[in-house]
Amino acid sequence: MIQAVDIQKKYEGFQLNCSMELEEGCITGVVGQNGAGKTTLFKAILGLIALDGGEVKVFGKNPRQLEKEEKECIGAALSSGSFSEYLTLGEVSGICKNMYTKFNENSFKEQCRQFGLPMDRKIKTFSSGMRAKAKVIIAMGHQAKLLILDEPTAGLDVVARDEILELMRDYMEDGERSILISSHISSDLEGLCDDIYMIHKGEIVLHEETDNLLAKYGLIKVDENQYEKLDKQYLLRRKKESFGYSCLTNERQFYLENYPKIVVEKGNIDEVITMTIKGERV
Ligand SMILES: Nc1ncnc2c1ncn2[C@@H]1O[C@H](COP(=O)(O)OP(=O)(O)OP(=O)(O)O)[C@@H](O)[C@H]1O
Repeated sequence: MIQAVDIQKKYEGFQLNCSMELEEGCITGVVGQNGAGKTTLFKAILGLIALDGGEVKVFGKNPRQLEKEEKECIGAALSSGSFSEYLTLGEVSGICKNMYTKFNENSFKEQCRQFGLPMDRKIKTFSSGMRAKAKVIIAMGHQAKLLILDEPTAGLDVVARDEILELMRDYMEDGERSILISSHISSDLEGLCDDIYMIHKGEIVLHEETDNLLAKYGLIKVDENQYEKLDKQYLLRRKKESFGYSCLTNERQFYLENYPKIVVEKGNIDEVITMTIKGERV
């Protein structure tokens, strides 16, 4: 559904330089710190910024050359720029009905009701949680095949985050839709995405299927002597610690079987991110 090959975008003090792919029926997550380049990547995919290099294809075409019907197959919610907050959801619904042939007014109203979003109050009077939910429901309203959501859970409490994640799972039920979602909260992505891209300073530093990440990655903790004797072929990063080294591996089982005396922990995504960003290559 999306192919981005060697795309480049330069701003003062920042350069995006990455490739990614999103397949039909999958939820793909992009995780990265503030300023890592998530929004720039999403804008590039949507054809909202001019690239300095590389190529993006959405549904096999340059996003800037998509026909109106093809554009209707995309639902997007970026961190900035949506409907005016001086509108009510009732008014937004009216606009969407005219804009999109597949906009389903009844299901939009029903979702707003379910999530306690009033149709007749200006969006600017909503709490940040209500606004975030409204943004996602609006993006989903025209039954798009491809949903692109930039940090939809940012700044929300655990309950509101969970509700939004549930909305996305429901959206995927027909099996033909795809979601590209970014977050800096890795646990949100861990429970939702089929695969995860980790972006750091504009570059993809890790891309892995989530199941693989959780099943095969691990953190090894060793003193200096143990480190010297360790087979390093499956070590991705190491970090100096007071006790010796922490090492990131993508073959946890290999070290569990061959080094029964060393500590091999099941790393979560946050630890994998920290090691990938802060650790040195082995
Ligand atoms: N229009 C622009 N002009 C100049 N610099 C920009 C522009 N847009 C983004 N940048 C810079 O590009 C870098 C990446 O920004 P981007 O918004 O893509 O990061 P992000 O990962 O989405 O961050 P956050 O999680 O904080 O939203 C930042 O250093 C930002 O200042």
